[in-house]
Amino acid sequence: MTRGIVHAVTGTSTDVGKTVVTAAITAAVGTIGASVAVCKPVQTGVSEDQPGDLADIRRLVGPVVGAECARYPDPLAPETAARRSGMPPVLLSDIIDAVGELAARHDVTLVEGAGGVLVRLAPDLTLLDVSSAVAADGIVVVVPAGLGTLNHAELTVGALRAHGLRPSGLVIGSWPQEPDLAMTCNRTDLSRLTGVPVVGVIPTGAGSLAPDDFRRRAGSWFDPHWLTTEFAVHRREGVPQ
Ligand SMILES: Nc1ncnc2c1ncn2[C@@H]1O[C@H](COP(=O)(O)OP(=O)(O)OP(=O)(O)O)[C@@H](O)[C@H]1O
Ligand SMILES: C[C@H](N)[C@H](N)CCCCCC(=O)O
Ligand SMILES: [Mg+2]
Repeated sequence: MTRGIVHAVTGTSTDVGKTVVTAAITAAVGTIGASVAVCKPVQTGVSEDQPGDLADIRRLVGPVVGAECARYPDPLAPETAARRSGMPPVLLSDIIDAVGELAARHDVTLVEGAGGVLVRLAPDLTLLDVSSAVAADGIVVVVPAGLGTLNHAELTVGALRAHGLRPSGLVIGSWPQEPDLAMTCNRTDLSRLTGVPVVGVIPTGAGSLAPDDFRRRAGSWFDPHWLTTEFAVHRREGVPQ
């Protein structure tokens, strides 16, 4: 069966805005006419009945088809949280199945990791392994705007490339109204030093917008050429709409 394209969404660390960026790409790609699903392979830091990242995405975007393969209550790296909970770690085969099922029915499937790219999702499993196993077409890297981001961005992009993965773009997760000197310089230095273009800049406060505003504005936060190149022209023949 022909599948849609799959992009992983990683970041230089936790709390850099991966979920907000995933929601923004979901909304922006939706406005160019492609169907989007989201997989969060492992969710930590919430109990069974609490909203996780998929719920945050639905709060911002509206109904989105999603899959979560495992969740653990402690707000820790998944491997650690699983061990402390006494529950089994997530299985790569479950993640592959979940992503495969979503990608069979949607033009685009986004896979949001937990924390940065080397965080252990299970004892011997990172988002690098997941991205290779699902043959991700590209990896979106979410980065902070400020001082320190150059080093973390280069380390993350280097790890992706060393694993044979393609970073498809950098997205600044939270851009303030009054950027400081480092932020202003980083806008150009991030691309120059990593060799990966900055393809999106999410304004600070975006995560608190009402859904209508979020959906309406999301497309303007991304390079339109990137959106269409990565997510529209690759629409697969035969993927049911
Ligand atoms: N552009 C933004 N505007 C407003 N709030 C934001 C923005 N980006 C991120 N945040 C807030 O920062 C916090 C961390 O963002 P987010 O949850 O997207 O991080 P994450 O990288 O997905 O972390 P995790 O590793 O836990 O998945 C959240 O409270 C979120 O609402
Ligand atoms: C609980 C948190 N919000 C994330 N989901 C998990 C982040 C793990 C980070 C581990 C680390 O890099 O030290
Ligand atoms: Mg998140």
